[in-house]
Amino acid sequence: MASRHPPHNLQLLRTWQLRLGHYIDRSDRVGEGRVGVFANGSFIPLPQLEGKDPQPFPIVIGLTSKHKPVRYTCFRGSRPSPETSEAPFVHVGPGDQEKNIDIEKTVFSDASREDRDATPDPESTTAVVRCDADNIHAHVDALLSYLAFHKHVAAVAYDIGLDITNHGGIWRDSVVVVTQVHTTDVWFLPPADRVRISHAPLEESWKCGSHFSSAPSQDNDDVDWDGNTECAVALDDSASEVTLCGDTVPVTFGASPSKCSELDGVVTPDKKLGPTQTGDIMYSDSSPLRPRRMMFIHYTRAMERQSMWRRGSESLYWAMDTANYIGKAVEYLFVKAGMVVCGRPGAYYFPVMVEDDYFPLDELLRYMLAVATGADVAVASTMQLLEVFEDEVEIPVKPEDLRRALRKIQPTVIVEERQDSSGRTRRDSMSVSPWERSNGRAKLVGFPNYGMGDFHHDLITPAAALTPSNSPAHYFTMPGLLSLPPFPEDVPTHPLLVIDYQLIEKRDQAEIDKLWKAATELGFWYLKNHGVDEDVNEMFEMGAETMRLPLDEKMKYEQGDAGISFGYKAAGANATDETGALDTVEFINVSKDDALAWPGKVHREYPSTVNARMESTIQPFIEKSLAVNNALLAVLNDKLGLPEGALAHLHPREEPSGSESRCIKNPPPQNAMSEEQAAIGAHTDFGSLSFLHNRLGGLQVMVPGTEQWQYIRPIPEHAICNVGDALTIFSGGILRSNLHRVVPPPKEQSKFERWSLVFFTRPGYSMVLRPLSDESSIIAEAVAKLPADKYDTGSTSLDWFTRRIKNQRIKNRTGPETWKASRGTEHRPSAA
Ligand SMILES: O=C(O)CCC(=O)C(=O)O
Ligand SMILES: [Fe+2]
Repeated sequence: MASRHPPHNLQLLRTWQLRLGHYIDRSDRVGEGRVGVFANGSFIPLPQLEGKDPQPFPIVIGLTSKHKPVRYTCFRGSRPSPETSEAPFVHVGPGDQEKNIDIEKTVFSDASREDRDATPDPESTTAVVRCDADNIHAHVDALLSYLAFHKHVAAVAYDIGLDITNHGGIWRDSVVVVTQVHTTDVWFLPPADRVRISHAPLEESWKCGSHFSSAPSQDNDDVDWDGNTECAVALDDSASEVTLCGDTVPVTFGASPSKCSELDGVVTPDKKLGPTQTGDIMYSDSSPLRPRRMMFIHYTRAMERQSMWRRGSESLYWAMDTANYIGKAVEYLFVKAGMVVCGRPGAYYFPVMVEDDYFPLDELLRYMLAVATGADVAVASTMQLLEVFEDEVEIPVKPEDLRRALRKIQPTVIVEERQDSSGRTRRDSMSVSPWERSNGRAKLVGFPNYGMGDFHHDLITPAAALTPSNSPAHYFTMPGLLSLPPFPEDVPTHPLLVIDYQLIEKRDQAEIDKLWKAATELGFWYLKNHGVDEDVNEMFEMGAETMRLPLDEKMKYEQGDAGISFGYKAAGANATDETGALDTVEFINVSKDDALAWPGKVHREYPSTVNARMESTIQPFIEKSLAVNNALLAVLNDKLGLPEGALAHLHPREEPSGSESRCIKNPPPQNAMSEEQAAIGAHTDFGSLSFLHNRLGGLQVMVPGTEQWQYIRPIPEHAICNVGDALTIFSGGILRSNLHRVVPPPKEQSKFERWSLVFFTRPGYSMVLRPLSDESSIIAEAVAKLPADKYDTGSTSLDWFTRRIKNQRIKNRTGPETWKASRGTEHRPSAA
């Protein structure tokens, strides 16, 4: 496999350029005033930082004249649709400032031409690069490479106060500007008090530096792609400047490894550790950039290793990889901050096959190394990992270990197909590897790796493909961590009363009256101050982890057609109307009984992703949701004039019930689905109370007294609560179980995956659904006004629940009657 891959330098270069392309794709969402990050070749939009940093910094992409930083709002431009041949523009920098940048003749004219032999593009004499979609990556790559080569990257990093050049930097603890791997940038490190570069003599062994790769200007004619260069530099650590290709720049070195007390435990070439028999490992606990113990793997090319060491070139490698390490360290900080960290450049290039599926090898190796050594994060440059692989250096990884690791990280390859401008179908792939570490919170999440020509097609198994989508939203599956477009102002919504849970807990009479009004008139309300938001985010993570499992795996836990709700429900398994239209949501339901009995079992087994979070995530969420719903039930109980605890007795904690949590994923609609295309068809909820958490719009209620659907606007930190059938029945119709449905989110929001989370409180299985007239005169009076037996269902909670679920299942459908048989209080099946 190895021989089929391009040389590393090109791989790195292209990986980076492709990521940059992705950044451009997203640039419309990353406007001025936001912060963008390239970390180790990946891009992380960081609108998350907004609000945390009083002065969010404009995006800086390492482009500047040497001493005059230019702050680019961003690269603007977009891919044209495959149908149009219209070329997008890539504006490189705003206004006059960009003219300070000499980018003449630095841009490739043809993406298929690689590296130094590319013909300069005559059009590039202006600062506007015009290119078509296929060339876009190469153009921008060329441009940045040029600038990097001319040290603009280092300069801007320096000028804006970054103390780490090349891959990343932290400025005022928030801004990270990261550019392409460029070993030369390590030279420019200013006196480092944050990161100590242990030693960086750059000697004639540049010749071995395959890393030295990206300088597509005429200035680097003397660098060839075997990494040989005529501008060899001889330096020792007393040198203060270095000359490369005619440019002289100052250099600052730290101490050499042997003297460097900061780098405790640097492992010398002889010392071997853990499973990395062929590698050399350095530990450091002390750098502030490594707030926790991290493991640095330093591989050297097996063939060259010995001679390299003999020639004292360890430092060269250290310098070369420092960029990568720093990139990882920066990523790690973001992980720690709970943000999504993306990228494993090269992950795509070396998928490894395990049990008929392909996985990014380097990801896996890092993971395994971390596990094996007990480190939080394994940090190893992809390049070095790839070299290890390519040279077939033995890595003592046993298949069982691999499988175990795979089970933990659940890597998934998502393949997307698109047409390139020549009409060929290309398959872009995305690796997704949630990387759960010992602290159980931070994770590394993979990032799209664009396919490159035909090369990888045979490496991607169709089985590994999940829902293909061209939507950028597809790249992000970490709800809660993202900045999503707000609900559009110009879309009508139905207002809900806002209930303050804290006041309800204090039995504030005005608040109770408001709740009563909401529960009786519409049956929906917002609930604030419920204290469950963090748990909700974690539940979404659990949901995302679960949905990323291969479909085969999820199907092992499917609900089935017998009317049981617990487990996984695949998209399209339910009808959404009487014509048998299919739903588009997939979800994972976890029974309250199973969660509370864990590791015991009441109803069924769940996917590994659920089990893994049963104690840490699901139990706390369910407990808190139960507490909220029980408090609301107690208030409604009193308002209904029921004896104390009457409703509580219908929902005993110990009796098995249909109570469950449900995490729902709805993909962005394909091909302009109609607004009416329901993701979840019109329904009333089956149980007593639903406690719902929405990020995007899409939920609609049928406004009472009308035939009109109206959106409910999601409000941050406001749950949406509603009454279900059981409470309507118990209350003789006083409490309203209102019809609702889910449609694609409106406008801008429709481009995103929609995630929602519900906890349903449902009566114990044995409870008979009938009005509690004999326990409350209020209910008795209400029932007296109704047609006889209106709510005497004669059904237990279990029957009611089973009937409704079973008849929704498309496999059980015989005709419109099946849909009718699935209906709740709004359509009595017997009356239908
Ligand atoms: O996703 C939503 O907003 C609502 C979901 C829902 O109504 C349900 O699952 O019963
Ligand atoms: Fe619902």
